[in-house]
Amino acid sequence: MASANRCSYTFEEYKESAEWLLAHTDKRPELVIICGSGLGTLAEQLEDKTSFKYQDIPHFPLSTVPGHEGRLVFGKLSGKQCVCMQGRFHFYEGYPMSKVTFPIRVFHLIGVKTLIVTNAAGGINRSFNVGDIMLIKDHLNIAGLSGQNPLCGQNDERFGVRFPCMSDAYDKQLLSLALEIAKEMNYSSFIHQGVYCMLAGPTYETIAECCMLNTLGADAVGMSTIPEVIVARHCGLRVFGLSLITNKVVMDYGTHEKANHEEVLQTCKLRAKDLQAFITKLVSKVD
Ligand SMILES: O=P(O)(O)O[C@@H]1C[C@H](O)[C@@H](CO)O1
Ligand SMILES: Nc1nc2[nH]cnc2c(=O)[nH]1
Repeated sequence: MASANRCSYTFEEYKESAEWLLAHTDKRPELVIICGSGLGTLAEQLEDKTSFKYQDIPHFPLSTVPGHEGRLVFGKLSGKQCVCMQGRFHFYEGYPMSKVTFPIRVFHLIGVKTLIVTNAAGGINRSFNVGDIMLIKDHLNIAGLSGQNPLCGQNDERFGVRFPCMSDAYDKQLLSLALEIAKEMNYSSFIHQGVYCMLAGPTYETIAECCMLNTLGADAVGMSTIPEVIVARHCGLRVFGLSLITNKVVMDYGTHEKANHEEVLQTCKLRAKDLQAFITKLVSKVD
């Protein structure tokens, strides 16, 4: 386990990838948006786009999950230069945490200052409905608690400190800005704040696991985001995260409902426009 989890990229490899991007576009984004499962259509909103397939970028892993295109899209959103990851890498795809988080350090090296991260997640909080949006105020890193933290291994001080703080992982200013925007847009009835919990996946949770996560204080559960957030905070990026609640997790032995990826993608389709409008507004107000 330790060897799969070591930092398997050298500083020079991150740099090669960054330099390749800087040489292939004159766009210099300050903001990156990671599009979760089924949420990649956000990238289509960018103006004056330049796209790169992951397979063409040195050292980039490949997306293998339906709903994840596998492209970096550079362009303007709300007049700001952004880059969108249309497809991300998950630990359950068999990638070590260093691969899952590889792009984050590349973004840091090309000058990105802010990360907006999105995901599809199962709702644990009983007051959440399918299609609601949860602004992430904190996380429960279950994969990390069981030894799969992306910062395990030798620390490279050029990126950050050995023991980074995570009590301020999600930027409070961006969170309150998002809450203001939710009010302005009349979205408050379906926007909440909460704690996101990451499990390794790819299995969805058992009923007992969902009950346990509920007891632990998780409001939503997914299979991504936290490794990216940790590596982003380590190298000093500001982070804003949100989950689209694509299904309600099953916490009752009397039901026949079952989590499935088709429902996840279907909910994303239904909410894609609202989510895009929300993020577009947020980006317009990020300083
Ligand atoms: O990339 P995200 O976290 O949005 O994807 C979620 C977690 C799994 O990859 C998938 C399960 O349906 O959706
Ligand atoms: N682990 C997990 N990931 C999800 N992604 C979307 N829905 C779910 C869910 O119910 N559980």
